Amino acid sequence: MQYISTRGDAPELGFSDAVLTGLARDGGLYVPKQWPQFSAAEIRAMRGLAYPDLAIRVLTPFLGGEIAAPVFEKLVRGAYATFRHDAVCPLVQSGPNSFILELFHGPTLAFKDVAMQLLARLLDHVLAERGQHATIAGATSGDTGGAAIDAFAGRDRTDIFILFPHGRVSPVQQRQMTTSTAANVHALAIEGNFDDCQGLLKDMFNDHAFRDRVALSGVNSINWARIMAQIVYYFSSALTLGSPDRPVSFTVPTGNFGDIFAGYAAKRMGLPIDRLVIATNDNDILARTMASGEYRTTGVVATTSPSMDIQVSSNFERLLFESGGRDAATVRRYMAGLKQSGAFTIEKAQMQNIRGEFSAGRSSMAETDETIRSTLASTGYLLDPHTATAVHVANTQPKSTIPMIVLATAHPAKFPAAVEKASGVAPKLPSWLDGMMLREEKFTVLPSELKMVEDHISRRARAAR
Ligand SMILES: Cc1ncc(COP(=O)(O)O)c(C=O)c1O
Ligand SMILES: N[C@@H](CCOP(=O)(O)O)C(=O)O
Repeated sequence: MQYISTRGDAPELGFSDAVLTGLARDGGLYVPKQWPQFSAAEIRAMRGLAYPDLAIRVLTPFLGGEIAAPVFEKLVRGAYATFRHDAVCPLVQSGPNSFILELFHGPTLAFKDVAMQLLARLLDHVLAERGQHATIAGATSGDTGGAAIDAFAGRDRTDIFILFPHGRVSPVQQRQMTTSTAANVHALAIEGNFDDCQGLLKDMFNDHAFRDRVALSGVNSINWARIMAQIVYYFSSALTLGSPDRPVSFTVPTGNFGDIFAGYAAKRMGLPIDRLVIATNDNDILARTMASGEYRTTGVVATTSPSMDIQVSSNFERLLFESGGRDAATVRRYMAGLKQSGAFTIEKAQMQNIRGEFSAGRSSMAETDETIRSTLASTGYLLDPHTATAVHVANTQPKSTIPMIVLATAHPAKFPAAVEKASGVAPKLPSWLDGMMLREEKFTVLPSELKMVEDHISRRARAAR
């Protein structure tokens, strides 16, 4: 299995190099050269597998034989042993034909743990085999940072630098990033919003001298392994509901488009998925794009679902590549438009392809609050604000006999103030996180300036030459 860039101008890479590289050197994102295929019979044979066994079955074709089967098995089992639920990602029925896929039973209570726990082990393995060290950089609107720090803390082949928007993450999210005592962890509070952090990250990758000097690697969903690991729970939940003999639909709270792109990948691999519904908060660029065909950035507004406060949705590029017949020149044209004027218009036929698979909807903060309140009142289930945006959007989709699975991407206790305001109930952190809110914080505040951030990293990264 080889990996190619969405911009068509970077070397094709094998699995290990694609994982180490993160962003392609032409600024594009890596995707598999072909989508692995599972027949209906092969999918049927996956029924009843425990989550780690399913992960091994679904993910092995992506490795291209580069990681020996017993090694990969050990990495996968280690990753999912960190989860506090036997099913890893349990499916809960929430209505006659609706379900909630709980993705928050990992160490930091967010869906990011599902991929990050595996990615950290994969990177460690590849670096150890090569006798190399790497500098990991990541941008976060709140959850990726904590999950990455948990997964990489104390690993001696990597230093990790996480850029988060100063003052714009929840207090729990912030503590998950700033209270690590591991010497290889560096939390950087950037004076800006998430798009500024992600912009800095992409600029660091596009500064080839810096990138090579510090052996830069990325753990955001620009890294193919992040998307890859997330494909598994689309399979696990669909299998529980009778796949491949019954199609299912998914509604996904969306920001950077990584999670829902994993659903699209599952569909390309043969999983019968009917609709993939994009749920946005007030930062509704994707819902507007679906309606108008024009991708136009506006300012980011702060909401009660801060992890989705994103305007430049980086994995949308992967969908543009796929839905346009893998035409890298068109992707390059769109991305140039985005850089120059903050906007581009998607070709009509391509937009039709996208609308053939995806729907979209938006949930305002008031609608999200009301969904948290009414869901608690009617079912006793407490939603986090991100999941609530998706429940609201799922409820506004046309009625269908096809089961709808909503992805629950975070535990409500990560956002206690917003949840209490909406529902009157203050969710408690699980006992293993007791004390975190009282621990001393360690972070550095930096302006949103590339040179200052690069200098800061260069001085501290052990891989710097
Ligand atoms: C809790 C939560 N929900 C939803 C999202 C959006 O996911 P994605 O960026 O993969 O679209 C994020 C951040 O990524 C998140 O942290
Ligand atoms: N919502 C994310 C933003 C970064 O997304 P990623 O999936 O590309 O890492 C976050 O919580 O940080």
